This record gives sequence, structure tokens and C-alpha cells, in this order.
Amino acid sequence: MAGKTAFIGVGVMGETILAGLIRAGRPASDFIVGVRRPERGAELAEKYGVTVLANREAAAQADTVVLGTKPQDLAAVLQEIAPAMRAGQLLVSLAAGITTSFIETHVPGGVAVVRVMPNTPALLDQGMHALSAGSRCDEAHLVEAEALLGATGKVVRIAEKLQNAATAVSGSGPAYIFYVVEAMIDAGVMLGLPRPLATELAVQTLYGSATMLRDLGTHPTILREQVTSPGGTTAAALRYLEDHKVKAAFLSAMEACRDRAQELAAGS
Ligand SMILES: NC(=O)C1=CN([C@@H]2O[C@H](COP(=O)(O)OP(=O)(O)OC[C@H]3O[C@@H](n4cnc5c(N)ncnc54)[C@H](OP(=O)(O)O)[C@@H]3O)[C@@H](O)[C@H]2O)C=CC1
Ligand SMILES: O=C(O)[C@@H]1CCC=N1
Repeated sequence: MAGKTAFIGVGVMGETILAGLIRAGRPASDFIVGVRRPERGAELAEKYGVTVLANREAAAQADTVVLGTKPQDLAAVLQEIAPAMRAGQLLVSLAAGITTSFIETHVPGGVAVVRVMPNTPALLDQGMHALSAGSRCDEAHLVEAEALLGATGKVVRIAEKLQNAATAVSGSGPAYIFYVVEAMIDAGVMLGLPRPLATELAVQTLYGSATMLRDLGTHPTILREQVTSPGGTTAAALRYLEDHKVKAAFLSAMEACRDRAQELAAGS
């Protein structure tokens, strides 16, 4: 990865990716941050040793600019930094919903845009990052973006028309998993387990199951069937989940997620 990278908007996702790059051995002097609250800038400078500049100056000094603001704040930031941007720079957006064509209309012609849907397991280098090329990207830009994201997890290239679906699966996905684990812990407590024990049982079960899914390459249906004894306990529990249409709820929830990403793109 060459040159300096500016992170403009350094909240949960921006800091996760910045921290991962520094953890991976990139020198702090490679990074500039643009923030809107001075106290946040001081915190990031203290924690990582990065340079804090006004957004426009940060964009001017960087070869790559990572936009980590909420989608609703993106247009204002683009308007602010566009006069400082120049041909040859790479702009990487983390914003849900916002298209590369929207971003391209707000920056000078020679700026290449990559859209990424990251996720928070990147905090422990277990991220799942789906990236898409804008119309001005060449292979070198994609390789550059892959290096940027690859420090904190797995990276896949996808067609941009699939970005909102990827948001529904991997971008927002960790929240559904945490929600299910919360429910399992509460149920364990209801059944009489002390909360720390219920938490340990649920978390290790999730970790073990996720490891099986990733490392065995076996379809989840087969793995589920292996747990489900005829006339046994698991079948009794799964019947309840089926009766309550939990799978259908997931389908609708993820459709709602995709639709919300489309609304964000439309500016609402
Ligand atoms: N969180 C997640 O799991 C994921 C998030 N994303 C995407 O990542 C982006 C960031 O989300 P997330 O990190 O959760 O959001 P956060 O609210 O945690 O971070 C956004 C940051 O942008 C800053 N900001 C807002 N306006 C400006 C500005 N004008 N100049 C400089 N900084 C500014 C905010 O500053 P302040 O601290 O002052 O509010 C905040 O620190 C979003 O577009 C989201 O769609 C994508 C996938 C997963
Ligand atoms: O909830 C959100 O809008 C962001 C995008 C994907 C995950 N979090």
C-alpha cells in the first residue's frame, strides 16, 4: 500500500479499520484523520499517534481517502473535501447504500471510487468486507482497496448491484447474531442457569458452530441434522422455531435491511 491514507469520519467502523492497519504494522505516520470534534481528534492522536487535520486538508494530503461517516453525512463531507481532491486519488466509502456513481458526481473526474461493505468483527481481524469498483477504477485501485481492508479480515469483490444484499447478510449480520445469542443467554437464565454460565455456554456454542461452518465446509442443513436426534430435544425446540416462522422472519428482516439501504441511497 502506497502513500498516506486519510480517514474522514472515524467512528466505530473507521476506527476499527484504522486500528487494524496499525496493528498490522503500518506506521502511524501513514495516517491522517479528519474529525468534527476536536476532543475526538485528540483521542485518536493519543491512542494511535496519527495526524489530525481539518477534513479538507486531510483529503488534500492523502493518496487514499476513507469515508467513514454515516450515509446521511456523506454528501456534506464530499462537498467539503471535493475542492481539495485531485486526479489519481482513491476514495473508499464505507457508507451503506450510497452508490459509487453518487460519489463520483461529487468529486473531480480523476478520483477513483471504491465502495465497501465492511463489518465489525474486523475489530479482531475477522471482518468480512465486500468491495465494488466504481466506473473509474482499474485493477490497481482494487488491489489497493483490498490491501486496505485485508488487514482486518476477508475481502471479496462483488458487483455493485449486490452491495445492499451484502449489507443485509454481512454488514448488519453481526447484529442478528448478537441478538440471537442475547436471546439464548436470557433463555438459559430463565431455565435456571447463572448468567455467567449461560453466557459461557452460549458464546462457546456460537464460536464452535461458526468454526464448524467455516472450517468443515459442510452445509448448515447437514450440521443441523447431525444435532437433531429422532424424537429428541433439538427437534422439539426446532419445531417451536418453525411454528413461530423464525426463518420467514429472517427473510423479511433482511429484505427490510436491503430496502433501508436503498432508501439511504435515495437520501431519506
Ligand atoms: N457500524 C457498522 O457495523 C457498520 C457501518 N458501516 C458504515 O460505516 C459508516 C460509519 O458507521 P459507524 O462507524 O457505525 O458510525 P459512527 O457514528 O460510529 O461514526 C461516524 C463518524 O463520522 C463522524 N463524522 C460525522 N460527520 C463528520 C464530519 N463532517 N467530519 C468528520 N467526521 C464526521 C462522526 O463524528 P462524531 O463522533 O462527532 O459523531 C463519527 O465519528 C456508515 O456509513 C455505515 O453505513 C458499514 C458496515 C458496518
Ligand atoms: O446499521 C447500519 O446502517 C450500518 C450499516 C451496516 C451495519 N451497520
